[in-house]
Amino acid sequence: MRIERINTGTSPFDRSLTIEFDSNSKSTFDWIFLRDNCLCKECIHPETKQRIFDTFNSLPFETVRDKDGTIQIINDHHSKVRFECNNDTLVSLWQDGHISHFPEKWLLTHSYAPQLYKDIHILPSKISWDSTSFLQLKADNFRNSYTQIEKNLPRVLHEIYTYGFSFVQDVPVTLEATRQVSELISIIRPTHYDLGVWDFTSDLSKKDTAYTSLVIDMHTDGNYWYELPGLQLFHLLEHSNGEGGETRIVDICKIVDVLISLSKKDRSWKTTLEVLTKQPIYFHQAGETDTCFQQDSYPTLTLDKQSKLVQCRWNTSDRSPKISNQSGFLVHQVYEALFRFNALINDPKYYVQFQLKPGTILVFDNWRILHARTAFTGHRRLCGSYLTRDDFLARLRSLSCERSQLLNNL
Ligand SMILES: C[N+](C)(C)CCCC[C@H](N)C(=O)O
Ligand SMILES: O=C(O)CCC(=O)C(=O)O
Repeated sequence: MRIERINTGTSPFDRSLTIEFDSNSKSTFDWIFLRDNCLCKECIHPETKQRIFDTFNSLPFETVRDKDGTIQIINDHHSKVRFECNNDTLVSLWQDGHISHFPEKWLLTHSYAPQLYKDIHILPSKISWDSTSFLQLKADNFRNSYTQIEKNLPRVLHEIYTYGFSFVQDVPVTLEATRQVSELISIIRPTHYDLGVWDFTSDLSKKDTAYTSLVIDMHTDGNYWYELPGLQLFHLLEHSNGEGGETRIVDICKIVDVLISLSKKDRSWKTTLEVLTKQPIYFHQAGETDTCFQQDSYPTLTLDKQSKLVQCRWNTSDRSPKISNQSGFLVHQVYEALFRFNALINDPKYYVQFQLKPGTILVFDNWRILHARTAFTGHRRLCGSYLTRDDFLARLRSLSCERSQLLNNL
């Protein structure tokens, strides 16, 4: 590794240096980026990994007020700054005398102009499924027993992230065991339904059709909250003197793949995809007398820059009448798109249906997997929980690779 070039511009923000790592790879680093990311124990707390050095209020920049009184940052005495390469470390002496050391590996993994190091994907890749591939998935995965839950937990977390769902078998048919499994996976998210593990039956104890024996179509829970519950967990405790109450799930990652493929072939499906990803839909939960949830409206599908699913929000029974015209779509275009979306999520080509059983927990990604219930008769008692997404992802990330690799890629 060697310094190929040092670039000093006219302002503190256009100074950089170019490092040549080998004959085929070099990258340029802004001085301000390097000073901001000094790795020493005075700048980064050794335990918390948080910044102690306050870049924006500590650098010895001079400031002046220009003619309209705005503060301008000038002069940084850059002439005192020195850089040198010692073997595989870049050593920087800053204008205030502070010294930073940047190992070659760190420079490579944090290079950006250009990025020389492909992002290490700490989290596994997502694998979408449909009703055909589900059968093979089920044959090859989800053998997670409660009796070995500590050992199986990494696999449960991995399966939830990879496929959008997982199962845990041999669970004692109790609220306590359900709580235990919930808290191994993440943190239970309290809501007005229950502060912990909810336990419900068809008694309308909460004013929601989940607390009836009616059919519930494909949906994600909590569309009327800002924070869509990250994960949802179901454990059937009993179902006696009746039938039905079967569960359906569908993978919206697969539905997005189908929509993108159709949109490339057919203009009308391009409009459908645009409506689903741009038209905000309002939802509410207004059954309780002391609360009314209708926080905000979001599109049915939120995709990332690579057109991969970030979040699906859908529940036709919780939809509000209000329709926003901010996105420029005509109402008939919105309905056509929603009818098409509904046809896809209710197509047996994509969803699977099964009966939940006491002793088997189903846990799924509530941002990706839609679930439904067929109508039922008899006495049916289901318990479960909403789980925070951040803690699930943080636990999976921490389990997914050795700590130093993790920290070196922040
Ligand atoms: C899960 N639990 C029974 C507690 C509540 C169910 C709430 C269902 C609601 N319609 C929604 O989609 O958010
Ligand atoms: O009763 C069930 O099987 C699930 C009910 C449901 O969809 C929900 O609680 O969101």
